[in-house]
Amino acid sequence: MGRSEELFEQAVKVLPGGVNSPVRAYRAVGMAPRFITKADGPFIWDEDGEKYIDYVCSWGPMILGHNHPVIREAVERAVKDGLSFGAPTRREVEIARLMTELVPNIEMVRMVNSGTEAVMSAVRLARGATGRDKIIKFEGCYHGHSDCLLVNAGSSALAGGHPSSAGVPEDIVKHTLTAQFNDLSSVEELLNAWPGQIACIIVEPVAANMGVVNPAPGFLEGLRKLCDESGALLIFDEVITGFRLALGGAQEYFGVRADLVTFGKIIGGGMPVGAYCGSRALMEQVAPCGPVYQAGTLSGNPVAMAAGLAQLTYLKEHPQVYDHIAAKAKWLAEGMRQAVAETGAPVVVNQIGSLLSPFFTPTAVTRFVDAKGSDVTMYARYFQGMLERGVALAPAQFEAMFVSEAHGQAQLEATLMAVRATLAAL
Ligand SMILES: Cc1ncc(COP(=O)(O)O)c(C=O)c1O
Ligand SMILES: N[C@H](C=O)CCC(=O)O
Repeated sequence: MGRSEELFEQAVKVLPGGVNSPVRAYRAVGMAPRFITKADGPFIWDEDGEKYIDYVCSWGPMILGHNHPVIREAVERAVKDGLSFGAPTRREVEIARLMTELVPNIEMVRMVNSGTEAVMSAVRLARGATGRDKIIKFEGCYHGHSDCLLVNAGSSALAGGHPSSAGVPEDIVKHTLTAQFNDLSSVEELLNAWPGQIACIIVEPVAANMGVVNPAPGFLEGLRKLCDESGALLIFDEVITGFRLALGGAQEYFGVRADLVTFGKIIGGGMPVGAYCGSRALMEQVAPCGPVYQAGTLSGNPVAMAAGLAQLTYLKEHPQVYDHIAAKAKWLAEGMRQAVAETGAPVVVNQIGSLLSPFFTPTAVTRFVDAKGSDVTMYARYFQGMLERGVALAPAQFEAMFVSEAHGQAQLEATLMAVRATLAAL
């Protein structure tokens, strides 16, 4: 038994499922998780000293790769001044100014501690600002684990068989309406059924928690139009896409305006951070300016702000990162498709920017129902084969692969060799 297995045996006695976030338990791939000791550039190392090329990248924050010196040094400097003050600091102003400069259509930012908190607060703000209760989300999109959004959710909730969680009162869930991603008519039906009652439509502009599914041409534009007509606010949940698809996120990439935008992951540089953002008029509805209450003991934490500010500043000063990571992901996706053609494996590969996913199904994946049709047992075997060959993928089908600036040609080629060998052995 390796050290990871030994640790896991101890972990399950004191942590539910042995982990602090369900997907990490590797249940969807039928094995004990690797316990990680360190990470650097494109690599992670486990307790047994095994080294892997990492495409989880902490689920997205590590766009520059692990342990980037610019971020590490910013954190080291910040730590010397103290860990938390519960008072405003200069870096909170600097990062908010930078975000409003880089992201279209946002004038103000409220920092929180996770993507979940960001989305939960944005929905509260949408309800407070519109005076309406109902919200529309999309089946298979994941927006964190707040009560009103744990309905037909994606990611690990889907992989673990609990897309709608126990413990969420029916009285809350009745306000969450579910539409189909890439299907505007399903949204129109809900808007017509509940006229004047929808506070917001919340969407992952690229669905990345059912595997990666690109928005169909006109889908996001259609949502914008439906929101304008119905008075609902459009929320782009950019916890994954923010500062990843482009410096200005999905709004810039697709040229579609959202009313509220949520961020997480990249804006914290690896520290626990989230943010919700929008126009001054909307954001000044938030306490202490307005009646929508939201607060946080550790919000805007100085160390987290230092990490996020360093990462966003680096990205602003090196915008070529976006071309690099998108080109690498495209190269990988094309190579994977070629390997699929050579081996005859029933796999399709979706890719956009630096996000990609293989689905174990022979037909195109453009909707949730297609993604759900993927053979998860085959994915599990693929995952195991890749791990044995030194490549760490998301331990569940309904997740994304993240490519970082640190992934070099040698790692990409090694990954494709592993893909070929693994697919051939399936
Ligand atoms: C699109 C999206 N929104 C929200 C969240 C929730 O973020 P967090 O896990 O930081 O709470 C996640 C990831 O977990 C996500 O992918
Ligand atoms: N898909 C999730 C975030 O994007 C995975 C992270 C988690 O749930 O721990």
